Amino acid sequence: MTSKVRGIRGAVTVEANTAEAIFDATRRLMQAIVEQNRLAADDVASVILTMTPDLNADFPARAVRSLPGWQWVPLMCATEIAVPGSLPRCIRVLVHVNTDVTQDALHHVYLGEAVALRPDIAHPSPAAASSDERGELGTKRAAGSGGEQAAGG
Ligand SMILES: C=C(O[C@@H]1C=C(C(=O)O)C=C[C@H]1O)C(=O)O
Repeated sequence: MTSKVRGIRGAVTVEANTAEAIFDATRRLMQAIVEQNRLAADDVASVILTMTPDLNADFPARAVRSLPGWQWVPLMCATEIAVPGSLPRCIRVLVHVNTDVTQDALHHVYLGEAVALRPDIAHPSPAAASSDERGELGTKRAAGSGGEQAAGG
């Protein structure tokens, strides 16, 4: 099978605009993405992170760089579009990976209130969730999802 660059999405919400909350949530999200997609840092081309404008206490990239072996992965942080009524306090990631896996087999991970972003394709996966998120973890598949957004970006 030919190896291609593909994108893996993720999102998580935090309770407060603090450096600790941003770090912990981003790290938890990234760990879930790594585990569910069996990622090796060397296969990761880059990561784009966004935060909603109500979050600015720290750069979420710090948490990605803290993962073992991820210190050389190019990272970029940006502000998400402030669409009126959209989900607050949300951190999003787009991980570019070199992979042999087909697009429909990638696991896109939505944690906490971010599950509401894509209820059409999110389904519980309690084994991979932290205790406060059991039953709320959402995993979505990229292909054939329809891509409609029910809760607003
Ligand atoms: C729905 C989301 O939020 C926003 C909307 C997106 C979309 O419509 O595909 C993608 C990223 C965000 O800008 C999401 O993060 O999945």
